[in-house]
Amino acid sequence: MADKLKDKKIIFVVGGPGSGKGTQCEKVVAKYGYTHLSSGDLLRAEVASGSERGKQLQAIMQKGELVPLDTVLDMIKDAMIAKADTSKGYLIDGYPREVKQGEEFEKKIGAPSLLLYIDAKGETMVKRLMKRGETSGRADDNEETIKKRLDLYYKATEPVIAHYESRGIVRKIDSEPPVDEVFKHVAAAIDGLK
Ligand SMILES: Nc1ccn([C@@H]2O[C@H](COP(=O)(O)OP(=O)(O)OP(=O)(O)O)[C@@H](O)[C@H]2O)c(=O)n1
Ligand SMILES: Nc1nc2c(ncn2[C@@H]2O[C@H](COP(=O)(O)OP(=O)(O)O)[C@@H](O)[C@H]2O)c(=O)[nH]1
Ligand SMILES: [Mg+2]
Repeated sequence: MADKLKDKKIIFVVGGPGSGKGTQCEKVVAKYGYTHLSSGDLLRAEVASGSERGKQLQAIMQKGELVPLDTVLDMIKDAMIAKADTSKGYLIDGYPREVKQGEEFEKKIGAPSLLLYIDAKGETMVKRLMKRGETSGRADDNEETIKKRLDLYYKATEPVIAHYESRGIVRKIDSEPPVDEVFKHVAAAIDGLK
């Protein structure tokens, strides 16, 4: 029941691949007790399960393309409902990837109170992802797929930020400084919510 999700705080965490979304979300969980849902992690869990659907997802992700909207949205919604009894709010990490994803989310679940825009330079993101690729085991942390993910980010995801800017809920966070420095600004944005 989506009713369970009424009146829960929702924060969209948007930024390019390797910008530091996941890193900052972990720190928000530790300080504020929000529930962190990374759409990419949910998809990777489905791939790891070895299901038929997971096999199709893997092929799409390996190419750095977007998984069909309904697939990701259903996974996020199910995960939100599963945590609803204990959760005070949700960090939706890596979603929406395109304006349409945001619109469908709002129809089926609810409106975000805040959009954290985690911003790093393209070259920084590539550097971080290549480094992460040394240990992450992720099939998409390789030079070719990183380039595609970045291109798609600029084309499809950056317009998401402009879309929410007119509502006054976007907080742009410079993610070039060290993690703890970045987190001070993230925390200030969340403190401003109440
Ligand atoms: N809403 C989403 C989220 C993820 N994906 C797919 O899952 C891949 C990995 O997503 P994610 O982990 O969010 O990747 P990035 O943001 O690129 O990287 P990071 O883990 O570094 O955040 C994407 O490239 C894409 O193929 C998708 O299609 N739709
Ligand atoms: N120097 C620096 N590195 C960071 C920062 N945030 C994340 N990283 C590193 O960059 C990589 C990608 O971060 P991650 O949180 O997975 O990014 P995401 O792709 O946006 O979820 C990881 O290896 C992090 O250790 C930061 O603020 N400063
Ligand atoms: Mg991530």
